[in-house]
Amino acid sequence: MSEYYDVILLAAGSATRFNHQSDRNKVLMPLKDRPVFDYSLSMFLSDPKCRNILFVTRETERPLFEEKTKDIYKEMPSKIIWVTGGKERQDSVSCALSDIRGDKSPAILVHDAARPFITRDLICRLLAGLSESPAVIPGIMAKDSMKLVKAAVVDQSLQRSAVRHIQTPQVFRTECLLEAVTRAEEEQFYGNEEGELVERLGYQVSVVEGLEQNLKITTAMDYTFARFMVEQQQVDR
Ligand SMILES: Nc1ccn([C@@H]2O[C@H](COP(=O)(O)OP(=O)(O)OP(=O)(O)O)[C@@H](O)[C@H]2O)c(=O)n1
Ligand SMILES: C[C@](O)(CO)[C@H](O)COP(=O)(O)O
Repeated sequence: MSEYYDVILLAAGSATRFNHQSDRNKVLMPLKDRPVFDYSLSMFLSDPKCRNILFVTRETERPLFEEKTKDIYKEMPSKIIWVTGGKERQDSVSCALSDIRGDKSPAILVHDAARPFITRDLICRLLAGLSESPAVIPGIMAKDSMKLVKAAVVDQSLQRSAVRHIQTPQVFRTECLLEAVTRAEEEQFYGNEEGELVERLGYQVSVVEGLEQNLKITTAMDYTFARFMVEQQQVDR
């Protein structure tokens, strides 16, 4: 469906679960020869279909991000629009949507900078899904048994084939994401991710096969694992 897209690259989190000895934002941490955030940034910078990168950071950390980006690319890439994030992830997405300049692209991606190992193929498959649905998200099968638990007691065992671990990037028709975020704000609803905001309006959200390698660096152990993956060339990039 979509020739061109904009991307909201989220990096304005506080990394509370990261709990690493370094105090640095996890997406500024090194992975081999470059910071975590550059693994996804470089993918969008080199994609001719990507028009604008709304790079969302905390205001206090902006100088660090700018400095590292300039170090890598020698000058500030013109596709980047710097955006100051909000308290919650959803607030950061909303700030980015308010900062889109000029003509909006027909499609918009939302991606966690904390997920470094995305691929061009995944982006293409997500965009292709927009011809059928206004929102397309990647998911992978669960490997463990899945149960609903209430107060430390099993409430229900779930059929494993019916659940997915949901990842980013998530892709939307731009007007649909704008509507979903605006409605959530009006109704003071906070979701875990943007697919949920679209789903609650009754729109179809399609799921395409995600990638096992597309881990989110949440804890210090995830970071150790991500470093191992890069060092052992375990990632398709
Ligand atoms: N207010 C926020 C919160 C999160 N994020 C971004 O959303 C992505 C996924 O969030 P998460 O892994 O939860 O990151 P943190 O908020 O940094 O971690 P934590 O929840 O452990 O504090 C990250 O790239 C993070 O930088 C953001 O841009 N703005
Ligand atoms: C969007 C997400 O990465 C999909 O799995 C996830 O919901 C983000 O959760 P977080 O608690 O904000 O890290």
